[in-house]
This record gives sequence, structure tokens and C-alpha cells, in this order.
Amino acid sequence: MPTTEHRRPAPPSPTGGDVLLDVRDLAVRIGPAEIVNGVSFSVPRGGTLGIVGESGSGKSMTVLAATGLIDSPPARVSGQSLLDGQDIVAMDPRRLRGVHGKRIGFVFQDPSTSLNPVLTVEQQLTEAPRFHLGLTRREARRRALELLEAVGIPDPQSRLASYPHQLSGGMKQRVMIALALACDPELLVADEPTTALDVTTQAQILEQVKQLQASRGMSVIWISHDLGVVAGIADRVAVLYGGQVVESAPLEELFTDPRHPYTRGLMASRPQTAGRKGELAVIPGSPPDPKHLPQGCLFWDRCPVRGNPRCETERPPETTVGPEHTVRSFYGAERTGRTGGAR
Ligand SMILES: Nc1ncnc2c1ncn2[C@@H]1O[C@H](COP(=O)(O)OP(=O)(O)OP(=O)(O)O)[C@@H](O)[C@H]1O
Repeated sequence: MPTTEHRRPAPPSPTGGDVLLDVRDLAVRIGPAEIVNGVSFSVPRGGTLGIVGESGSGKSMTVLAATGLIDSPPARVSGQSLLDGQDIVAMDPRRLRGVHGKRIGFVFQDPSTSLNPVLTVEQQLTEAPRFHLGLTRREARRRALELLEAVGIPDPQSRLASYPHQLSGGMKQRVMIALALACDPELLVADEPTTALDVTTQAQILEQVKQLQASRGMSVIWISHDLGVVAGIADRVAVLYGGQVVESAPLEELFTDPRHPYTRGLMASRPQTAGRKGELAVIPGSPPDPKHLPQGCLFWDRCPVRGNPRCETERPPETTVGPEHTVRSFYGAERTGRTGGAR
């Protein structure tokens, strides 16, 4: 890898105090829709935050807002998202362009959002490093080859001339990761990038990203609806529901001591915890409509343990239940939901 890959010191402990991205009270409104509702989280330098929740829980909008990818207007974004102390929410578009691709790399589920169908892999992989890092065509080509190798593409030399449609789904995802890493970003944001892939390819890509992260001291935000996937990569997890972080904890603690009824429901619906006949416990119902959020707890209508009259009329505040463990439920203080920690 070129020298830029090694310029950072070894990452501190993921739970240490060195924070790269600090998101505070982030909110997104589009017309009457209250899509993100006071989300706070931090991403340690060199650490991985997993963001998990069902479809429609606000994962993508949270991360798009936190990284300055939502057009405002029409959306109204408030709160702060501090990248090394600089607020992305308040940043002007010109400065944001210097952050996107360079300091933050993105991988999305759909390759068509990142890969241009009429350009070769080489053209796509060399453009940003030439623009952002001032590399010559030859240097950028060498770097592209190294990146393809780093993300596990066999015979990278011949792949440089390929167009996206000539690649398998797994290869396209790997090229997208290479593209996201092209300028050696400090933060990689991955929004369900392996969801459409088979389990084996998914596991290989997760492993590859973990290795790249360790060698580069990079931070990662990994979004998934699947707790099992997040367990394979994250060291801390934020569970999202109705555009709120309803529980946040270090990975082990979330699995051994989940406090929110929604987190427990997500755990019970993982394939690994299926009953003897293979049946999954799904959480009946669906996330709230952001145009009509309930007055009380956002999970009220689906909650299997609701009973406290406050649940229907008051939003539960964020309660600290451990040194790095918070929960938003009037039932968060209860420790009845032990799952034994099996992942
Ligand atoms: N432009 C928009 N205008 C109004 N509502 C929107 C808009 N974009 C998204 N939403 C709504 O915001 C909510 C959160 O969407 P978001 O895509 O962030 O969820 P998600 O958890 O990432 O789901 P998925 O896994 O399906 O992508 C959803 O109810 C969605 O319908």
C-alpha cells in the first residue's frame, strides 16, 4: 500500500476516549414527517459502530444527515455532527465536497448508486485519488490495483478494464468498497452493503473490511437490519426505532444484557435463536409512521411488556443503565431479558 495508508498511529481501544465522529441531538424533518428524532452517538477513532433496526426505523436518514448527504432544504436537519470537532451539519457545500470521498467513504447496498455503468473499474477507481490526492495517472493506477487486491478481487490487473455489468454481485460490492477506500478515508460508512449477497460472500466481505480497518486505523459505521451481521463487525451498537436510539451499548453487553423490549424482539427474530422447528419470533406490527408519531413511547403499540400508564402518554427519557449503556424505555431498568449471549 502507498505510504498514505500507514500514516496514522495505531488505533486506541474502541471504547477509549478518542472520538472521530460525535453526533449530538440530530433531527431530520421532511414536511410533516419526523424522521430522525434527537439521535446522539459517537464513533471512536479506529472503532466500529453498528446501527441496527428494522426497515423504516430511520437508519439511512440518520447516517445521511450525520454525514451531510441530505439536501436541506427540502429537509430540515438540526443538531450537530462533529467530525474531529467540525460540524458537518453546518458545513457549506464546498467544504463538504472535501469531506465526502476523502475523509468519509461510502458503500451502499445498491451498486448503481456508486458505480457508473459506462466507466471501467480503472476509470472509477483512479478518478478520486487523482482529484483529491493529486496522484498521476500511473500512481493512481498502481493504487487501484493495490485496492482491488486488498478487497479480495482475484486477478485485479484484468479487472481494471471491466465494466460494472461484467462483475458478479459480490465483485461489485468489493469494487464499491475499494472505491470508498480510494482516498484512504478516516471513516467508512456502509449502509447494508452485503444484504443482497449470499451468506458466504457476506462473511468474506465483513472479514475483509475488518482487516482493512485494523491495518488503516479507520473508523466504521455499519448499518444493518440484521443483528447477526452487526455482531460480526461492530464493537458498539446503537439500536434505532422511530428515528431514536432506543438502546446503545458495547456489543457484548447488548447481547448479554439487552434492556429494551425492541432489542429483545430483534434478538428473538434472529435465525440463530429460532425455535426447534426453525420458527422465528417476529415482532408483530411495524415501525411508526413518521408523519403520525405517537405521543408516548414510540414502541408502545408493539411492546409485549407495556403496562405502565406513562408508556402511552410520555416519551421515555434516555436512561443510563451501565457505564456505556443507555436505554429509552420505562422498562429499561429491568434485567429480565438475558439471552445467554449466544450470537
Ligand atoms: N423523502 C422522504 N420524505 C418523507 N419521508 C421519508 C423520506 N425518506 C424517507 N422517509 C421515511 O423516513 C423513515 C426512515 O427511512 P430510512 O430509509 O431512514 O429507514 P431505514 O431504517 O434506513 O430503512 P431501510 O432499511 O428500508 O432503508 C421511513 O418511514 C421512510 O418512509
